[in-house]
Amino acid sequence: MIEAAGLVKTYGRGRALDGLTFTAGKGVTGLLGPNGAGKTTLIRMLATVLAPDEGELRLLGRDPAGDRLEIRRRLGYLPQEPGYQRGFTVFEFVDYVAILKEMVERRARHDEVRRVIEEVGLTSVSGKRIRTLSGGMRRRLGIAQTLLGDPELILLDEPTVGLDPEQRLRFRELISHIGQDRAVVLSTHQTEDVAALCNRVVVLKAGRCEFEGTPEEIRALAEGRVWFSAEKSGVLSWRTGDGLFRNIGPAPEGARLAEPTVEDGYLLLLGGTAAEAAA
Ligand SMILES: Nc1ncnc2c1ncn2[C@@H]1O[C@H](COP(=O)(O)OP(=O)(O)OP(=O)(O)O)[C@@H](O)[C@H]1O
Repeated sequence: MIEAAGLVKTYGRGRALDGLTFTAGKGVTGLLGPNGAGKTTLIRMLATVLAPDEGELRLLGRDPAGDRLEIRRRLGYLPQEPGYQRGFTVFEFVDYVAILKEMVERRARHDEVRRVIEEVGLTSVSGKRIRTLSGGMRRRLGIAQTLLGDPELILLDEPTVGLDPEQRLRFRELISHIGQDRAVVLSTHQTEDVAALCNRVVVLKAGRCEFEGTPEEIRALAEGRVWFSAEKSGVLSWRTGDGLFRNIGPAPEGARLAEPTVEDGYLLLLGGTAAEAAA
């Protein structure tokens, strides 16, 4: 569904994307990376909002330079700042997006609007104004509009920011459901979301692909490299609630091996070399 090779995007003197190569297919692909790594730039490029300065990009088997409209018809996009019209009701907002998506026939459009509202579980608040919704409901509304027209590719830019644990759980259910027969790409800072949801993960660092694989593969990078000890060791180390230090890197004296997480593997990828050198 997505084939990217050597993507470059330059803003002024800085390179937001610096030769990024990766692929993504059906299922849920998580884009992880520190602030400024290029996640939003990449998602906007996949949404055909931005064009690459260099590199090859194919979306849904097509070239976005020539087939932008056709690709747009087949994708759903939730930007980082969706810019809701807060005075609109849930129905009005989704209907408005449906009109922008060229759904001209009113009755069929309204059926489709009701369908996507139902799919994200917002039917009971369909007539409520957006300003009265909780943050979690607003996120689901954001997802609803991406589902209009049953697209094959769905792009979500940091969809889980600011959700409480219960909302996050419901959100995971929803995204894993919509990822069953489509390609979903979501950017996030939450390694727990990646571990719980994604069948693939792409780690961006300074505009390049640092890692591409499964969450299990990223977790396995930290196998045998996470330790509990009485003393702090290295940079990737913190004191846990029970007073022991949890260290990522080489074993400190008298240390006990700990079970690694996706986050440990991710931290090693991003800062492991520097941390180990300092340890
Ligand atoms: N419109 C712009 N003009 C100038 N620089 C930009 C623009 N958009 C992004 N950048 C720069 O490009 C780099 C990548 O930004 P981008 O927003 O893609 O990163 P990100 O991984 O999404 O970050 P975050 O996690 O903070 O959202 C950053 O250095 C950013 O400052």
